Amino acid sequence: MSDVLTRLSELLEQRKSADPASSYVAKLYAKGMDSILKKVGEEATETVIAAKGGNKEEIIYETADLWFHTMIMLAKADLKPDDVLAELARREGLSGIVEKANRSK
Ligand SMILES: N=c1c2ncn([C@@H]3O[C@H](COP(=O)(O)OP(=O)(O)OP(=O)(O)O)[C@@H](O)[C@H]3O)c2ncn1[C@@H]1O[C@H](COP(=O)(O)O)[C@@H](O)[C@H]1O
Repeated sequence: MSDVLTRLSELLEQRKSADPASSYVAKLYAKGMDSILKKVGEEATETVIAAKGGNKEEIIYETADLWFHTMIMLAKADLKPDDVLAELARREGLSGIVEKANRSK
């Protein structure tokens, strides 16, 4: 995992005991999973709009917002980016077409 994801993941764990008055992440944790998921949905939509627009800077900015809020969702669910990376590693080399065909067997 990249250093920035590792550092951010560790910070998100620390924010679980932080004061919501001084931390955006702690404030979002305090609002609960539904509010976190609402942000993930909003940022996903903004990423789609940015990608449709084709401006590279906007796509990067909105994708960073989406990844950030998705990492808060994972932390709230007591999961880590490494858990997702392990799933991607498990899928490595397995064609999506083959995997889908195997589902119905
Ligand atoms: N990477 C981020 C990051 N990306 C986006 N954001 C915030 O996420 C929010 C995104 O919301 P929107 O763009 O929808 O703007 P908004 O309308 O103001 O948001 P809402 O009022 O709807 O929540 C903004 O407040 C951004 O500042 C982030 N806030 C924090 N981080 C990282 O998280 C760390 C901990 O942050 P705190 O917990 O606030 O100290 C920071 O040091 C950073 O490394």
